[in-house]
Amino acid sequence: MKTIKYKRGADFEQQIARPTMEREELDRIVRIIFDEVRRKGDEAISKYTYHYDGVTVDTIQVSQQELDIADSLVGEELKKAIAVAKQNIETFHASQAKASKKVETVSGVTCWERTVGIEKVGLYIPGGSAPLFSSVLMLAVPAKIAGCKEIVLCTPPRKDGTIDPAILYAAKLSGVTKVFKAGGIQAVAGMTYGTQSMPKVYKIFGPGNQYVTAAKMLAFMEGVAIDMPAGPSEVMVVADFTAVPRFVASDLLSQAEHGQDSQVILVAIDGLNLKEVEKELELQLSSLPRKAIAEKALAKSRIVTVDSEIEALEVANLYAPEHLIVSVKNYADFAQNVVNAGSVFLGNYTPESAGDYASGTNHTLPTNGFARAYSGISLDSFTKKIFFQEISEAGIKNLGPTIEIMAETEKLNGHKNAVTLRLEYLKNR
Ligand SMILES: NC(=O)c1ccc[n+]([C@@H]2O[C@H](COP(=O)([O-])OP(=O)(O)OC[C@H]3O[C@@H](n4cnc5c(N)ncnc54)[C@H](O)[C@@H]3O)[C@@H](O)[C@H]2O)c1
Ligand SMILES: N[C@H](CO)Cc1c[nH]c[nH+]1
Ligand SMILES: [Zn+2]
Repeated sequence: MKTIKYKRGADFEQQIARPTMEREELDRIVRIIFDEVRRKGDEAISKYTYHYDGVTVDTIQVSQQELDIADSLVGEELKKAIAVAKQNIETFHASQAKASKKVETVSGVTCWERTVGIEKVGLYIPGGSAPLFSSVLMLAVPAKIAGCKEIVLCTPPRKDGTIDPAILYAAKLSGVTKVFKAGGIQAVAGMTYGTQSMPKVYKIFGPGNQYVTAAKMLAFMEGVAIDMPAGPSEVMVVADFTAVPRFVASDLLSQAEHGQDSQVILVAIDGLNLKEVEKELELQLSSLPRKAIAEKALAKSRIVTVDSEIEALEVANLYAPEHLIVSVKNYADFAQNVVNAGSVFLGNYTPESAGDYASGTNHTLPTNGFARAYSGISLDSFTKKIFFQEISEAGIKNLGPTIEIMAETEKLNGHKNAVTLRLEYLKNR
């Protein structure tokens, strides 16, 4: 990892820029595939699955039999772990539900809202280089709590045309209604337009590589809502003299191993034993099965040295990381001032992996600086709110004149009349 010294300004921002693909080329490919899936449906999905995943899939929908077989292929120990994770994710997301109450804004004018689950949702589960069954729990559990009726899941098939049993097991356990062997752009296009076998959905969720993220952007332009741009994983670790170099290195590697387009940043506050962190990075990297991927990610990653916690905070808020690990003495104070981050992990004993799998918070988070304006997935992401109001005779008398003058000033006399006619009726009754 290249080391740079923090210095406020555009030059520094350039030095920590994320490795991203040429947007024009990405969009071109996405448009071609979307167009073909819109016209030809399942046939086009199979064509691109063969092209990008190198596998022939005749029937893209996973059968009930395949789901049942998956059940028997997952070991008891993993099933227990999935049950613990699911329970914690349920507990956290259920706690996000808020009761709505009726409010009388003016005497006789009552307003309230009702939260409703989005009827049809599509979940994208990455499967290119790692079968992320944990993402199934992260998406399907809140979808179910929210009351979504149709929960469609797409994930790329393996080389033998099957889907990882842990993904299917988690899907069945969490209430997914239909599973499809489709990945990348073609899967997102299928959920956008609907095909012979795949339902069109109202909102698409889930992380993925740059192709998936670009496809979700086009889905949005085609009228389907999306959760957020959740692209290649990232982590920023802010560490001072209290941080354990071994832990710091392991946290950086945990996200570097996701993909070669991932980026990890260490913000080293004066006093951190940087030499030891670098030694540990090398040591731990050498035994990782995904060493080659992590190495490529590390080549685009950075160590930023800063002189103080204040500077570290500036860097964190500027970069807006998907994950921020704060391993400094006064981590609670530091955390208070974080304004741009997807998910924050505090202290020496809170690895980012905890949030990825089992602590309960959601791991589908905004990347690429989108944490400046977007939140990670929550129960709210799967719901919408419908507003209601009821105005009594007294209420329209109280509020009517306010509406009349506003409508008249906007030169919208039709609006004004809708009030005036009622007021006159009440007066002449
Ligand atoms: N931000 C988050 O919340 C979050 C969570 C989990 C994972 N992730 C990220 O998700 C990503 C998963 O990526 P992945 O690649 O392993 O799986 P993926 O499922 O996202 O992508 C695989 C698909 O990409 C398509 N593809 C591959 N090469 C292509 C090309 N040249 N042109 C067009 N399409 C192509 C194929 O259809 C393939 O099925 C990683 O970058 C990981 O960091 C992010
Ligand atoms: N770190 C990923 C989100 O960026 C989520 C994940 C799934 N499995 C392991 N990690
Ligand atoms: Zn991860």
